[in-house]
Amino acid sequence: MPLLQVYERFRLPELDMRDAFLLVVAGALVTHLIYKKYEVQPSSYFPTFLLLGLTPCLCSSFLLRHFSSPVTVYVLGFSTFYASLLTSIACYRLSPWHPLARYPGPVLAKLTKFWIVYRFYRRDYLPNIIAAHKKYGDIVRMGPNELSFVNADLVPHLLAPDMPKGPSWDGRRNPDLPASVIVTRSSKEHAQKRVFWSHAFSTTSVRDMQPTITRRVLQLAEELEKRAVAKQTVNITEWMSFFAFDFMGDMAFGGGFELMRDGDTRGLWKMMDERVQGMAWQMHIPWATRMFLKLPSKVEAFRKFTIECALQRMKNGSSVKDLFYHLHNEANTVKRSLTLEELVVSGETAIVAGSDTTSTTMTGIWYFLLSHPECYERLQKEVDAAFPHGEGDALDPVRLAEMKYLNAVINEGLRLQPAISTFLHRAPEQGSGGKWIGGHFISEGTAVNVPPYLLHRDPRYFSPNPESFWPDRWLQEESTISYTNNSTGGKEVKKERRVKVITDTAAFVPFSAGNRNCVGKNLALTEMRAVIALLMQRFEMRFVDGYDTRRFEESVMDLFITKVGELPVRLTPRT
Ligand code: HEM
Repeated sequence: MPLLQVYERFRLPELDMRDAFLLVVAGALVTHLIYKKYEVQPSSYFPTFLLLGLTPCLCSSFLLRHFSSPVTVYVLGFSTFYASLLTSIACYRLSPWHPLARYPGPVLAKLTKFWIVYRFYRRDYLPNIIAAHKKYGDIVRMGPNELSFVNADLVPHLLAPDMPKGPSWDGRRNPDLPASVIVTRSSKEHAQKRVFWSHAFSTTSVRDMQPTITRRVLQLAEELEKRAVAKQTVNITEWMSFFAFDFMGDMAFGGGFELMRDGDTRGLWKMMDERVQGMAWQMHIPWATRMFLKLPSKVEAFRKFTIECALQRMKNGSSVKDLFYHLHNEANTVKRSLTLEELVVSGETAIVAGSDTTSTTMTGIWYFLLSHPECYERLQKEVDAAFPHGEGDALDPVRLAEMKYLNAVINEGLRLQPAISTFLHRAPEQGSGGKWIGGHFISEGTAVNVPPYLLHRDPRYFSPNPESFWPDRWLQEESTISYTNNSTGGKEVKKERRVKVITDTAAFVPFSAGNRNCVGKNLALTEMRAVIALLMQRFEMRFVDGYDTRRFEESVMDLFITKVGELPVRLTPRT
Protein backbone atom coordinates (compact mmCIF):
# COMPACT_ATOMS: atom_id res chain seq x y z
CA MET A 1 0.00 0.00 0.00
CA PRO A 2 2.48 2.73 -1.08
CA LEU A 3 0.13 5.62 -0.30
CA LEU A 4 -0.47 4.35 3.19
CA GLN A 5 3.29 4.04 3.59
CA VAL A 6 3.73 7.63 2.47
CA TYR A 7 1.03 8.60 4.91
CA GLU A 8 2.82 6.70 7.69
CA ARG A 9 6.20 8.08 6.73
CA PHE A 10 5.22 11.73 6.72
CA ARG A 11 2.86 11.23 9.64
CA LEU A 12 0.13 13.57 8.53
CA PRO A 13 -1.64 14.99 11.55
CA GLU A 14 -4.56 12.82 12.52
CA LEU A 15 -7.93 14.39 11.88
CA ASP A 16 -11.28 12.85 12.67
CA MET A 17 -13.49 12.10 9.69
CA ARG A 18 -15.53 15.31 9.92
CA ASP A 19 -12.41 17.51 10.08
CA ALA A 20 -10.79 15.60 7.25
CA PHE A 21 -13.80 16.26 5.01
CA LEU A 22 -13.82 19.89 6.13
CA LEU A 23 -10.19 20.13 5.10
CA VAL A 24 -11.06 18.88 1.60
CA VAL A 25 -13.81 21.52 1.38
CA ALA A 26 -11.37 24.18 2.64
CA GLY A 27 -8.88 23.08 -0.03
CA ALA A 28 -11.57 23.61 -2.67
CA LEU A 29 -12.41 27.09 -1.34
CA VAL A 30 -8.75 28.13 -1.30
CA THR A 31 -8.39 26.81 -4.86
CA HIS A 32 -11.36 28.94 -5.92
CA LEU A 33 -9.76 32.00 -4.29
CA ILE A 34 -6.46 31.37 -6.08
CA TYR A 35 -8.26 30.96 -9.41
CA LYS A 36 -10.17 34.18 -8.87
CA LYS A 37 -7.16 36.20 -7.81
CA TYR A 38 -4.59 34.93 -10.31
CA GLU A 39 -6.89 33.90 -13.18
CA VAL A 40 -4.95 30.66 -13.70
CA GLN A 41 -5.71 29.48 -17.21
CA PRO A 42 -6.39 25.75 -17.57
CA SER A 43 -4.11 25.84 -20.62
CA SER A 44 -1.25 26.54 -18.12
CA TYR A 45 -0.84 22.86 -17.42
CA PHE A 46 1.50 22.92 -14.39
CA PRO A 47 -0.47 25.35 -12.14
CA THR A 48 -3.65 23.56 -13.21
CA PHE A 49 -2.17 20.23 -12.18
CA LEU A 50 -1.12 21.69 -8.82
CA LEU A 51 -4.51 23.20 -8.09
CA LEU A 52 -6.89 20.66 -9.53
CA GLY A 53 -4.83 17.48 -9.14
CA LEU A 54 -2.36 17.75 -6.29
CA THR A 55 -4.51 19.81 -3.90
CA PRO A 56 -7.47 17.37 -3.80
CA CYS A 57 -5.01 14.48 -3.65
CA LEU A 58 -3.19 15.90 -0.61
CA CYS A 59 -6.40 16.94 1.15
CA SER A 60 -7.98 13.52 0.54
CA SER A 61 -4.97 11.80 2.12
CA PHE A 62 -6.24 12.87 5.55
CA LEU A 63 -9.15 10.48 4.99
CA LEU A 64 -6.90 7.43 4.56
CA ARG A 65 -7.08 6.28 8.16
CA HIS A 66 -10.88 6.31 8.07
CA PHE A 67 -11.41 3.94 5.13
CA SER A 68 -9.85 0.60 4.35
CA SER A 69 -9.69 1.17 0.59
CA PRO A 70 -7.62 4.04 -0.87
CA VAL A 71 -9.89 3.92 -3.94
CA THR A 72 -12.85 4.83 -1.74
CA VAL A 73 -10.78 7.57 -0.10
CA TYR A 74 -9.80 9.24 -3.36
CA VAL A 75 -13.19 8.85 -5.03
CA LEU A 76 -14.84 10.42 -1.99
CA GLY A 77 -12.12 13.04 -1.54
CA PHE A 78 -12.04 14.16 -5.18
CA SER A 79 -15.86 14.20 -5.44
CA THR A 80 -16.11 16.32 -2.29
CA PHE A 81 -13.39 18.64 -3.55
CA TYR A 82 -14.93 19.20 -6.98
CA ALA A 83 -18.49 19.46 -5.65
CA SER A 84 -17.30 22.11 -3.15
CA LEU A 85 -15.31 23.96 -5.78
CA LEU A 86 -18.23 24.09 -8.23
CA THR A 87 -20.69 25.06 -5.48
CA SER A 88 -18.36 27.82 -4.34
CA ILE A 89 -17.99 29.13 -7.90
CA ALA A 90 -21.75 28.97 -8.53
CA CYS A 91 -22.59 30.71 -5.23
CA TYR A 92 -20.06 33.44 -5.88
CA ARG A 93 -21.30 34.04 -9.42
CA LEU A 94 -24.88 34.43 -8.21
CA SER A 95 -23.95 36.32 -5.04
CA PRO A 96 -24.32 40.06 -4.45
CA TRP A 97 -20.51 40.25 -4.06
CA HIS A 98 -19.85 39.42 -7.69
CA PRO A 99 -18.74 42.61 -9.55
CA LEU A 100 -21.53 42.07 -12.12
CA ALA A 101 -24.21 41.27 -9.53
CA ARG A 102 -26.27 44.35 -10.34
CA TYR A 103 -26.70 43.42 -14.01
CA PRO A 104 -29.71 41.30 -14.95
CA GLY A 105 -29.48 38.29 -17.25
CA PRO A 106 -30.46 34.66 -17.68
CA VAL A 107 -29.50 32.73 -14.52
CA LEU A 108 -27.76 29.95 -16.43
CA ALA A 109 -25.72 32.53 -18.33
CA LYS A 110 -24.58 34.07 -15.04
CA LEU A 111 -23.62 30.64 -13.73
CA THR A 112 -21.53 29.22 -16.53
CA LYS A 113 -19.98 29.84 -19.93
CA PHE A 114 -21.31 26.44 -20.95
CA TRP A 115 -24.66 28.15 -21.42
CA ILE A 116 -23.27 30.18 -24.38
CA VAL A 117 -21.40 27.11 -25.62
CA TYR A 118 -24.67 25.18 -25.63
CA ARG A 119 -26.58 27.99 -27.34
CA PHE A 120 -23.99 28.23 -30.13
CA TYR A 121 -23.89 24.44 -30.37
CA ARG A 122 -27.71 24.45 -30.76
CA ARG A 123 -27.34 27.43 -33.11
CA ASP A 124 -29.90 29.48 -31.23
CA TYR A 125 -27.76 32.12 -29.52
CA LEU A 126 -29.29 34.88 -31.66
CA PRO A 127 -32.93 34.34 -30.54
CA ASN A 128 -31.66 33.98 -26.98
CA ILE A 129 -29.72 37.24 -26.93
CA ILE A 130 -32.66 39.03 -28.58
CA ALA A 131 -35.01 37.65 -25.90
CA ALA A 132 -32.59 38.55 -23.11
CA HIS A 133 -32.23 42.20 -24.20
CA LYS A 134 -36.01 42.46 -24.69
CA LYS A 135 -36.56 41.20 -21.16
CA TYR A 136 -33.70 42.87 -19.28
CA GLY A 137 -32.89 46.05 -21.25
CA ASP A 138 -29.79 47.59 -22.82
CA ILE A 139 -27.17 45.94 -20.63
CA VAL A 140 -27.43 42.23 -19.96
CA ARG A 141 -25.11 39.79 -18.21
CA MET A 142 -24.70 37.08 -20.85
CA GLY A 143 -21.91 35.17 -19.12
CA PRO A 144 -20.44 34.86 -15.61
CA ASN A 145 -18.02 37.68 -16.48
CA GLU A 146 -19.55 39.12 -19.61
CA LEU A 147 -21.89 42.03 -20.38
CA SER A 148 -23.75 42.63 -23.61
CA PHE A 149 -24.50 46.27 -24.53
CA VAL A 150 -27.12 47.56 -26.96
CA ASN A 151 -26.54 51.29 -26.71
CA ALA A 152 -25.20 53.31 -29.63
CA ASP A 153 -23.81 56.07 -27.36
CA LEU A 154 -21.50 53.57 -25.70
CA VAL A 155 -20.28 51.85 -28.89
CA PRO A 156 -17.26 54.18 -29.42
CA HIS A 157 -16.14 53.50 -25.83
CA LEU A 158 -16.77 49.76 -25.97
CA LEU A 159 -14.87 49.39 -29.26
CA ALA A 160 -12.20 51.94 -28.30
CA PRO A 161 -8.44 51.47 -28.84
CA ASP A 162 -7.97 50.73 -25.13
CA MET A 163 -10.49 47.89 -25.32
CA PRO A 164 -8.65 45.06 -27.09
CA LYS A 165 -10.22 41.77 -28.14
CA GLY A 166 -11.83 39.82 -25.31
CA PRO A 167 -10.81 36.38 -24.00
CA SER A 168 -13.09 34.44 -26.38
CA TRP A 169 -10.68 35.37 -29.18
CA ASP A 170 -8.08 33.12 -27.52
CA GLY A 171 -10.44 30.30 -28.43
CA ARG A 172 -10.17 31.16 -32.12
CA ARG A 173 -6.42 30.67 -32.34
CA ASN A 174 -3.94 27.86 -32.07
CA PRO A 175 -1.83 28.75 -29.00
CA ASP A 176 1.15 26.94 -30.55
CA LEU A 177 1.21 29.22 -33.61
CA PRO A 178 1.79 32.96 -34.04
CA ALA A 179 -1.40 34.96 -33.50
CA SER A 180 -2.80 36.60 -36.63
CA VAL A 181 -3.94 40.24 -36.47
CA ILE A 182 -7.60 39.39 -35.83
CA VAL A 183 -6.92 37.32 -32.70
CA THR A 184 -4.09 39.43 -31.25
CA ARG A 185 -5.24 40.77 -27.90
CA SER A 186 -2.37 43.01 -26.81
CA SER A 187 -2.85 46.50 -28.25
CA LYS A 188 0.86 47.00 -28.87
CA GLU A 189 1.24 43.77 -30.81
CA HIS A 190 -2.00 44.35 -32.69
CA ALA A 191 -0.81 47.77 -33.87
CA GLN A 192 2.45 46.24 -35.15
CA LYS A 193 0.57 43.62 -37.16
CA ARG A 194 -2.16 45.93 -38.38
CA VAL A 195 0.43 48.10 -40.22
CA PHE A 196 0.96 45.32 -42.79
CA TRP A 197 -2.77 44.85 -43.29
CA SER A 198 -3.46 48.57 -43.54
CA HIS A 199 -0.95 48.80 -46.40
CA ALA A 200 -2.51 45.77 -48.06
CA PHE A 201 -6.02 47.21 -47.99
CA SER A 202 -5.35 50.92 -48.49
CA THR A 203 -7.25 52.71 -51.28
CA THR A 204 -4.20 52.40 -53.56
CA SER A 205 -3.77 48.70 -52.84
CA VAL A 206 -7.46 47.98 -53.48
CA ARG A 207 -7.10 49.85 -56.78
CA ASP A 208 -4.17 47.53 -57.62
CA MET A 209 -6.46 44.57 -56.96
CA GLN A 210 -9.08 45.82 -59.44
CA PRO A 211 -7.88 43.69 -62.40
CA THR A 212 -8.27 40.58 -60.24
CA ILE A 213 -11.75 41.64 -59.11
CA THR A 214 -12.77 42.31 -62.71
CA ARG A 215 -11.45 38.96 -63.93
CA ARG A 216 -13.22 37.01 -61.20
CA VAL A 217 -16.54 38.88 -61.49
CA LEU A 218 -16.55 38.31 -65.26
CA GLN A 219 -15.77 34.64 -64.67
CA LEU A 220 -18.72 34.44 -62.25
CA ALA A 221 -21.05 36.02 -64.83
CA GLU A 222 -19.83 33.62 -67.53
CA GLU A 223 -20.33 30.53 -65.36
CA LEU A 224 -23.81 31.71 -64.39
CA GLU A 225 -24.63 32.46 -68.02
CA LYS A 226 -23.90 28.82 -68.94
CA ARG A 227 -26.40 27.71 -66.30
CA ALA A 228 -28.92 30.35 -67.33
CA VAL A 229 -28.79 29.24 -70.96
CA ALA A 230 -29.20 25.60 -69.86
CA LYS A 231 -32.20 26.75 -67.76
CA GLN A 232 -30.68 25.24 -64.64
CA THR A 233 -31.59 26.26 -61.12
CA VAL A 234 -28.70 28.10 -59.53
CA ASN A 235 -27.98 28.01 -55.81
CA ILE A 236 -26.86 31.61 -55.45
CA THR A 237 -25.45 30.93 -51.95
CA GLU A 238 -23.00 28.46 -53.42
CA TRP A 239 -21.96 30.75 -56.27
CA MET A 240 -21.43 33.75 -54.02
CA SER A 241 -19.27 31.51 -51.83
CA PHE A 242 -17.27 30.08 -54.70
CA PHE A 243 -16.66 33.56 -56.06
CA ALA A 244 -15.57 34.96 -52.69
CA PHE A 245 -13.35 31.98 -51.97
CA ASP A 246 -11.60 32.05 -55.37
CA PHE A 247 -11.09 35.78 -55.04
CA MET A 248 -9.65 35.57 -51.51
CA GLY A 249 -7.37 32.77 -52.74
CA ASP A 250 -6.07 35.22 -55.36
CA MET A 251 -5.63 37.89 -52.71
CA ALA A 252 -4.03 35.78 -50.01
CA PHE A 253 -1.87 33.41 -52.04
CA GLY A 254 -1.80 34.67 -55.62
CA GLY A 255 -4.43 32.13 -56.76
CA GLY A 256 -4.86 28.39 -56.72
CA PHE A 257 -8.51 28.11 -55.69
CA GLU A 258 -10.71 27.36 -58.66
CA LEU A 259 -14.10 26.58 -57.18
CA MET A 260 -16.05 28.46 -59.85
CA ARG A 261 -14.26 26.49 -62.56
CA ASP A 262 -14.01 23.03 -60.97
CA GLY A 263 -16.57 23.02 -58.15
CA ASP A 264 -15.54 22.08 -54.63
CA THR A 265 -13.72 18.92 -55.74
CA ARG A 266 -11.11 19.16 -52.96
CA GLY A 267 -13.73 19.85 -50.30
CA LEU A 268 -12.20 23.23 -49.46
CA TRP A 269 -15.48 24.95 -48.88
CA LYS A 270 -16.66 22.07 -46.68
CA MET A 271 -13.40 22.26 -44.71
CA MET A 272 -14.01 25.94 -44.05
CA ASP A 273 -17.61 25.33 -43.11
CA GLU A 274 -16.67 22.71 -40.57
CA ARG A 275 -14.02 25.01 -39.16
CA VAL A 276 -16.53 27.85 -38.77
CA GLN A 277 -19.11 25.58 -37.13
CA GLY A 278 -16.67 24.10 -34.62
CA MET A 279 -15.12 27.44 -33.70
CA ALA A 280 -18.55 29.01 -33.05
CA TRP A 281 -18.97 27.19 -29.75
CA GLN A 282 -15.36 26.27 -28.93
CA MET A 283 -14.32 29.92 -28.77
CA HIS A 284 -16.32 30.40 -25.58
CA ILE A 285 -14.16 27.94 -23.68
CA PRO A 286 -10.71 29.12 -24.80
CA TRP A 287 -8.99 27.02 -22.14
CA ALA A 288 -10.08 23.91 -24.05
CA THR A 289 -8.72 25.03 -27.44
CA ARG A 290 -5.49 23.07 -27.16
CA MET A 291 -7.46 19.93 -26.37
CA PHE A 292 -9.83 20.42 -29.33
CA LEU A 293 -6.90 20.96 -31.65
CA LYS A 294 -5.58 17.52 -30.76
CA LEU A 295 -8.78 15.93 -32.10
CA PRO A 296 -8.88 15.07 -35.81
CA SER A 297 -10.67 17.91 -37.57
CA LYS A 298 -10.82 19.89 -40.76
CA VAL A 299 -8.89 22.73 -39.10
CA GLU A 300 -5.63 20.85 -39.56
CA ALA A 301 -6.51 19.80 -43.12
CA PHE A 302 -7.28 23.41 -44.00
CA ARG A 303 -4.00 24.52 -42.45
CA LYS A 304 -2.03 22.00 -44.50
CA PHE A 305 -3.71 23.32 -47.61
CA THR A 306 -2.83 26.94 -46.75
CA ILE A 307 0.81 25.98 -46.06
CA GLU A 308 0.98 24.46 -49.55
CA CYS A 309 -0.51 27.66 -51.00
CA ALA A 310 1.95 29.89 -49.13
CA LEU A 311 4.96 27.85 -50.25
CA GLN A 312 3.70 27.84 -53.83
CA ARG A 313 3.17 31.61 -53.74
CA MET A 314 6.68 32.17 -52.36
CA LYS A 315 8.17 30.00 -55.08
CA ASN A 316 6.19 31.42 -57.98
CA GLY A 317 5.97 35.08 -57.01
CA SER A 318 3.08 37.08 -58.47
CA SER A 319 2.57 39.85 -60.98
CA VAL A 320 -0.27 41.19 -58.81
CA LYS A 321 0.22 43.21 -55.63
CA ASP A 322 -1.77 40.79 -53.52
CA LEU A 323 -2.03 40.49 -49.74
CA PHE A 324 1.03 38.25 -49.71
CA TYR A 325 3.02 40.99 -51.48
CA HIS A 326 2.26 43.36 -48.61
CA LEU A 327 2.59 40.87 -45.76
CA HIS A 328 5.84 39.51 -47.15
CA ASN A 329 6.97 43.11 -47.41
CA GLU A 330 7.86 42.70 -51.08
CA ALA A 331 7.52 46.50 -51.43
CA ASN A 332 9.83 47.19 -48.47
CA THR A 333 7.27 49.51 -46.89
CA VAL A 334 7.84 48.34 -43.31
CA LYS A 335 10.90 47.37 -41.30
CA ARG A 336 10.48 43.59 -41.30
CA SER A 337 8.57 40.97 -43.24
CA LEU A 338 6.51 38.21 -41.66
CA THR A 339 7.88 34.71 -41.11
CA LEU A 340 6.46 31.77 -43.09
CA GLU A 341 4.31 30.71 -40.11
CA GLU A 342 2.98 34.25 -39.72
CA LEU A 343 2.27 34.37 -43.45
CA VAL A 344 0.32 31.13 -43.30
CA VAL A 345 -1.86 32.19 -40.36
CA SER A 346 -2.41 35.56 -42.02
CA GLY A 347 -3.43 33.93 -45.31
CA GLU A 348 -5.81 31.69 -43.40
CA THR A 349 -7.25 34.72 -41.59
CA ALA A 350 -7.80 36.54 -44.88
CA ILE A 351 -9.65 33.59 -46.33
CA VAL A 352 -11.82 33.01 -43.28
CA ALA A 353 -12.45 36.70 -42.58
CA GLY A 354 -12.84 37.75 -46.19
CA SER A 355 -14.78 35.03 -47.96
CA ASP A 356 -17.63 33.85 -45.71
CA THR A 357 -18.45 37.40 -44.65
CA THR A 358 -18.61 38.77 -48.18
CA SER A 359 -20.50 35.82 -49.65
CA THR A 360 -23.10 35.70 -46.85
CA THR A 361 -23.68 39.42 -47.20
CA MET A 362 -24.10 39.23 -50.98
CA THR A 363 -26.46 36.25 -50.70
CA GLY A 364 -28.51 38.17 -48.15
CA ILE A 365 -28.68 41.16 -50.50
CA TRP A 366 -29.92 38.95 -53.36
CA TYR A 367 -32.54 37.48 -51.06
CA PHE A 368 -33.78 40.93 -50.00
CA LEU A 369 -33.82 42.22 -53.58
CA LEU A 370 -35.70 39.20 -54.90
CA SER A 371 -38.29 39.42 -52.17
CA HIS A 372 -38.72 43.16 -52.89
CA PRO A 373 -39.21 43.32 -56.69
CA GLU A 374 -39.75 47.09 -56.59
CA CYS A 375 -36.23 47.52 -55.12
CA TYR A 376 -34.80 45.05 -57.63
CA GLU A 377 -36.32 47.00 -60.51
CA ARG A 378 -35.15 50.35 -59.19
CA LEU A 379 -31.60 49.10 -58.77
CA GLN A 380 -31.58 47.59 -62.23
CA LYS A 381 -32.69 50.94 -63.64
CA GLU A 382 -29.86 52.68 -61.82
CA VAL A 383 -27.33 50.17 -63.19
CA ASP A 384 -28.71 50.54 -66.73
CA ALA A 385 -28.56 54.33 -66.48
CA ALA A 386 -24.97 54.31 -65.22
CA PHE A 387 -23.81 51.69 -67.71
CA PRO A 388 -26.05 52.02 -70.79
CA HIS A 389 -26.54 48.97 -73.00
CA GLY A 390 -23.60 48.39 -75.29
CA GLU A 391 -21.29 50.71 -73.38
CA GLY A 392 -19.38 48.10 -71.45
CA ASP A 393 -19.61 46.07 -68.28
CA ALA A 394 -20.88 47.51 -64.98
CA LEU A 395 -17.48 47.23 -63.36
CA ASP A 396 -16.00 50.71 -63.10
CA PRO A 397 -15.29 51.02 -59.35
CA VAL A 398 -15.45 54.82 -59.32
CA ARG A 399 -18.88 54.94 -60.92
CA LEU A 400 -20.12 52.04 -58.78
CA ALA A 401 -19.04 53.84 -55.61
CA GLU A 402 -21.12 56.86 -56.68
CA MET A 403 -24.33 54.92 -57.33
CA LYS A 404 -26.64 56.02 -54.55
CA TYR A 405 -29.25 53.29 -54.67
CA LEU A 406 -26.71 50.47 -55.10
CA ASN A 407 -24.86 51.64 -51.99
CA ALA A 408 -28.12 52.08 -50.07
CA VAL A 409 -29.08 48.50 -50.98
CA ILE A 410 -25.71 47.21 -49.76
CA ASN A 411 -25.97 49.17 -46.50
CA GLU A 412 -29.48 47.87 -45.96
CA GLY A 413 -28.30 44.28 -46.54
CA LEU A 414 -25.43 44.78 -44.08
CA ARG A 415 -27.85 46.29 -41.59
CA LEU A 416 -30.43 43.52 -41.64
CA GLN A 417 -28.04 40.64 -41.97
CA PRO A 418 -24.63 41.60 -40.56
CA ALA A 419 -21.95 38.97 -41.22
CA ILE A 420 -21.01 39.15 -37.55
CA SER A 421 -24.35 39.37 -35.78
CA THR A 422 -23.85 38.99 -32.09
CA PHE A 423 -20.24 39.13 -31.13
CA LEU A 424 -17.99 42.16 -31.18
CA HIS A 425 -16.12 41.04 -28.11
CA ARG A 426 -13.74 43.24 -26.10
CA ALA A 427 -12.15 43.50 -22.64
CA PRO A 428 -9.98 46.07 -20.87
CA GLU A 429 -6.27 45.82 -21.64
CA GLN A 430 -4.43 43.44 -19.33
CA GLY A 431 -2.70 45.41 -16.59
CA SER A 432 -4.95 48.46 -17.09
CA GLY A 433 -6.99 47.81 -13.95
CA GLY A 434 -10.25 48.23 -15.87
CA LYS A 435 -12.22 51.01 -17.52
CA TRP A 436 -15.27 53.18 -16.84
CA ILE A 437 -17.79 53.14 -19.67
CA GLY A 438 -20.85 55.35 -19.34
CA GLY A 439 -21.03 54.95 -15.56
CA HIS A 440 -20.24 51.23 -15.62
CA PHE A 441 -16.94 49.96 -14.31
CA ILE A 442 -15.58 47.20 -16.51
CA SER A 443 -12.97 45.39 -14.44
CA GLU A 444 -10.09 43.56 -16.05
CA GLY A 445 -11.68 40.14 -15.79
CA THR A 446 -14.89 41.32 -17.45
CA ALA A 447 -15.59 41.06 -21.16
CA VAL A 448 -18.03 43.27 -23.02
CA ASN A 449 -19.90 42.50 -26.15
CA VAL A 450 -21.72 44.52 -28.81
CA PRO A 451 -24.28 42.61 -30.91
CA PRO A 452 -24.63 44.46 -34.27
CA TYR A 453 -27.82 42.61 -35.19
CA LEU A 454 -29.65 44.10 -32.21
CA LEU A 455 -28.34 47.63 -32.72
CA HIS A 456 -29.24 47.48 -36.40
CA ARG A 457 -32.87 46.60 -35.68
CA ASP A 458 -33.39 48.92 -32.75
CA PRO A 459 -36.17 51.47 -33.51
CA ARG A 460 -34.25 54.13 -31.56
CA TYR A 461 -31.56 54.02 -34.26
CA PHE A 462 -33.37 52.88 -37.40
CA SER A 463 -36.90 54.00 -37.94
CA PRO A 464 -39.54 53.65 -39.32
CA ASN A 465 -39.85 49.88 -39.81
CA PRO A 466 -36.46 48.76 -38.50
CA GLU A 467 -37.24 45.13 -39.35
CA SER A 468 -38.00 45.87 -43.02
CA PHE A 469 -35.73 45.99 -46.05
CA TRP A 470 -36.06 49.61 -47.09
CA PRO A 471 -32.93 51.03 -48.80
CA ASP A 472 -34.52 54.48 -48.92
CA ARG A 473 -33.79 54.95 -45.23
CA TRP A 474 -30.20 55.66 -46.35
CA LEU A 475 -31.37 58.30 -48.85
CA GLN A 476 -34.32 60.14 -47.35
CA GLU A 477 -34.74 62.38 -44.36
CA GLU A 478 -38.50 62.06 -44.18
CA SER A 479 -41.02 59.41 -45.06
CA THR A 480 -44.78 58.89 -45.12
CA ILE A 481 -46.20 56.22 -42.88
CA SER A 482 -49.74 54.85 -42.88
CA TYR A 483 -51.64 54.14 -39.72
CA THR A 484 -55.21 53.47 -38.67
CA ASN A 485 -57.02 55.81 -36.32
CA ASN A 486 -60.07 54.40 -34.53
CA SER A 487 -60.70 57.32 -32.22
CA THR A 488 -63.88 58.30 -34.10
CA GLY A 489 -66.38 56.04 -32.40
CA GLY A 490 -64.67 52.73 -33.16
CA LYS A 491 -64.64 53.30 -36.93
CA GLU A 492 -61.19 52.65 -38.37
CA VAL A 493 -59.85 55.46 -40.54
CA LYS A 494 -56.70 55.00 -42.61
CA LYS A 495 -54.40 57.98 -42.28
CA GLU A 496 -50.94 59.02 -43.39
CA ARG A 497 -48.38 61.26 -41.82
CA ARG A 498 -44.84 62.43 -42.48
CA VAL A 499 -42.18 61.16 -40.10
CA LYS A 500 -38.50 61.85 -39.73
CA VAL A 501 -36.35 58.96 -40.93
CA ILE A 502 -33.85 57.93 -38.27
CA THR A 503 -30.70 56.32 -39.62
CA ASP A 504 -28.16 56.55 -36.85
CA THR A 505 -24.78 55.63 -38.30
CA ALA A 506 -23.28 55.41 -34.79
CA ALA A 507 -25.39 52.26 -34.39
CA PHE A 508 -24.34 50.85 -37.77
CA VAL A 509 -21.40 48.53 -37.14
CA PRO A 510 -21.38 45.71 -39.72
CA PHE A 511 -17.62 46.25 -40.07
CA SER A 512 -17.20 46.96 -36.35
CA ALA A 513 -15.59 50.26 -35.27
CA GLY A 514 -12.37 51.67 -33.84
CA ASN A 515 -8.85 50.56 -34.62
CA ARG A 516 -9.77 46.86 -34.75
CA ASN A 517 -12.54 47.32 -37.29
CA CYS A 518 -12.62 45.41 -40.56
CA VAL A 519 -9.43 46.19 -42.41
CA GLY A 520 -10.94 44.65 -45.58
CA LYS A 521 -14.00 46.94 -45.65
CA ASN A 522 -12.97 48.85 -48.80
CA LEU A 523 -12.15 45.68 -50.63
CA ALA A 524 -15.39 43.99 -49.55
CA LEU A 525 -17.49 46.95 -50.70
CA THR A 526 -15.64 47.13 -54.03
CA GLU A 527 -16.21 43.41 -54.60
CA MET A 528 -19.88 43.49 -53.62
CA ARG A 529 -20.72 46.52 -55.77
CA ALA A 530 -19.11 44.87 -58.80
CA VAL A 531 -20.83 41.50 -58.34
CA ILE A 532 -24.28 42.97 -57.75
CA ALA A 533 -24.10 45.52 -60.55
CA LEU A 534 -22.71 43.16 -63.17
CA LEU A 535 -25.21 40.39 -62.44
CA MET A 536 -28.04 42.97 -62.50
CA GLN A 537 -26.79 44.18 -65.85
CA ARG A 538 -26.45 40.69 -67.34
CA PHE A 539 -29.46 38.79 -65.93
CA GLU A 540 -33.04 38.82 -64.82
CA MET A 541 -33.09 36.90 -61.58
CA ARG A 542 -36.09 35.42 -59.73
CA PHE A 543 -36.79 32.79 -57.10
CA VAL A 544 -37.53 29.32 -58.50
CA ASP A 545 -41.27 28.77 -58.92
CA GLY A 546 -43.09 28.07 -55.68
CA TYR A 547 -40.14 29.04 -53.50
CA ASP A 548 -41.17 29.69 -49.93
CA THR A 549 -39.05 32.60 -48.72
CA ARG A 550 -39.38 31.39 -45.11
CA ARG A 551 -36.95 28.60 -46.03
CA PHE A 552 -34.16 31.10 -46.49
CA GLU A 553 -35.08 33.13 -43.42
CA GLU A 554 -35.13 30.00 -41.28
CA SER A 555 -31.75 28.92 -42.65
CA VAL A 556 -29.93 32.02 -41.37
CA MET A 557 -27.69 30.96 -38.48
CA ASP A 558 -25.37 32.80 -36.17
CA LEU A 559 -22.19 30.73 -36.01
CA PHE A 560 -20.22 33.78 -34.88
CA ILE A 561 -20.05 34.38 -38.62
CA THR A 562 -23.55 34.45 -40.10
CA LYS A 563 -24.24 31.44 -42.31
CA VAL A 564 -27.11 31.10 -44.73
CA GLY A 565 -28.73 28.10 -46.41
CA GLU A 566 -29.53 27.51 -50.07
CA LEU A 567 -31.06 30.23 -52.21
CA PRO A 568 -32.32 28.62 -55.44
CA VAL A 569 -32.89 31.08 -58.29
CA ARG A 570 -33.53 31.11 -62.02
CA LEU A 571 -31.49 33.42 -64.23
CA THR A 572 -32.43 34.68 -67.66
CA PRO A 573 -29.79 36.46 -69.74
CA ARG A 574 -30.85 40.00 -70.63
CA THR A 575 -30.73 40.91 -74.26
C1 HEM B 1 -19.00 42.09 -46.15
C2 HEM B 1 -17.79 41.71 -45.84
C3 HEM B 1 -17.15 41.82 -44.49
C4 HEM B 1 -17.70 42.06 -43.27
C5 HEM B 1 -19.17 42.32 -42.96
C6 HEM B 1 -16.63 42.05 -42.31
C7 HEM B 1 -16.79 42.28 -40.95
C8 HEM B 1 -15.75 42.36 -40.07
C9 HEM B 1 -15.89 42.71 -38.68
C10 HEM B 1 -17.22 43.00 -37.99
C11 HEM B 1 -14.66 42.71 -38.12
C12 HEM B 1 -14.27 43.11 -36.70
C13 HEM B 1 -14.46 42.07 -35.68
C14 HEM B 1 -14.37 42.68 -34.31
O1 HEM B 1 -14.41 43.90 -34.15
O2 HEM B 1 -14.28 41.91 -33.38
C15 HEM B 1 -13.72 42.37 -39.15
C16 HEM B 1 -12.36 42.29 -38.95
C17 HEM B 1 -11.49 41.92 -39.94
N1 HEM B 1 -11.79 41.68 -41.26
FE1 HEM B 1 -13.60 41.83 -42.12
N2 HEM B 1 -15.45 41.79 -42.95
C18 HEM B 1 -15.72 41.66 -44.29
C19 HEM B 1 -14.82 41.43 -45.30
C20 HEM B 1 -13.47 41.30 -45.13
C21 HEM B 1 -12.52 41.11 -46.19
C22 HEM B 1 -12.83 41.05 -47.69
C23 HEM B 1 -11.31 40.97 -45.61
C24 HEM B 1 -10.03 40.75 -46.35
C25 HEM B 1 -9.11 39.96 -46.00
C26 HEM B 1 -11.48 41.10 -44.17
C27 HEM B 1 -10.48 41.02 -43.22
C28 HEM B 1 -10.63 41.32 -41.89
C29 HEM B 1 -9.53 41.32 -40.95
C30 HEM B 1 -8.09 40.97 -41.23
C31 HEM B 1 -10.07 41.71 -39.72
C32 HEM B 1 -9.32 41.90 -38.41
C33 HEM B 1 -8.86 43.32 -38.29
C34 HEM B 1 -8.13 43.61 -36.99
O3 HEM B 1 -8.31 42.89 -36.01
O4 HEM B 1 -7.36 44.58 -36.97
N3 HEM B 1 -12.80 41.31 -43.92
N4 HEM B 1 -14.41 42.15 -40.32
